[in-house]
Amino acid sequence: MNYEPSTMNQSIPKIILASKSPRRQELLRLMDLDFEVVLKEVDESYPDGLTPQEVAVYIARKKAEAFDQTVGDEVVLTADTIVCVDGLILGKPETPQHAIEMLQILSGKVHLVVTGVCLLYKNKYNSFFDVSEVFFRQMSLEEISSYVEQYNPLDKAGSYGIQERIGLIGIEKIQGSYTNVVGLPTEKLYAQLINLNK
Ligand SMILES: Cc1cn([C@H]2C[C@H](O)[C@@H](COP(=O)(O)OP(=O)(O)OP(=O)(O)O)O2)c(=O)[nH]c1=O
Repeated sequence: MNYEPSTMNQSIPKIILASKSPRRQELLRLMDLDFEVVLKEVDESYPDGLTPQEVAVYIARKKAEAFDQTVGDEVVLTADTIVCVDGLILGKPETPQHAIEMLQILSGKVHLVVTGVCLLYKNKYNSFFDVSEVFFRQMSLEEISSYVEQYNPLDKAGSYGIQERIGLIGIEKIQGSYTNVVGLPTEKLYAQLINLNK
């Protein structure tokens, strides 16, 4: 897949997006960036004792390290999104039942969504992250289970998509970047991309 860049983004190198997430692909498209998707298999485990921010950055960097080196003037972009509530890190649920349990934990609480990003450019790694706070109202078991049944959110950290029904009906407010919750902090990313050659 190849997308044409807008003239405004001409100083930004072509991006190799190493992510199967359709949301990340869509966000780059909406930013009018020139990118291509290249996927690599990566083990997403991480050592104990890291903070949520460190976990997201650690996994994003691991995803970038799957590329031994960059090609020419291209920049490899990887990311990892995790949800953290009451000191507990939630990744993707393993089963629909697990998804229901995660959403019950998030119901009526504030949680953090952390996205770690890694850019590999000219054989140098540049990592950063963003944190958003998401406020869920108390949701009924029926609201949660019908969402899980209909949307099967097994590909989403914390078992929900802010862009899907549960986000639209359950989230009172967020503090911080919306796109960070979807999977890529676009404003911070743009600031890094325009500075790559400086
Ligand atoms: C919290 C939240 C997460 N998500 C998504 C973003 C990520 O795609 C996913 C978290 O899993 P990630 O491991 O960050 O990403 P991924 O497995 O989808 O893609 P890849 O590893 O190839 O880059 O959850 C939403 O779409 N909406 C949300 O509200």
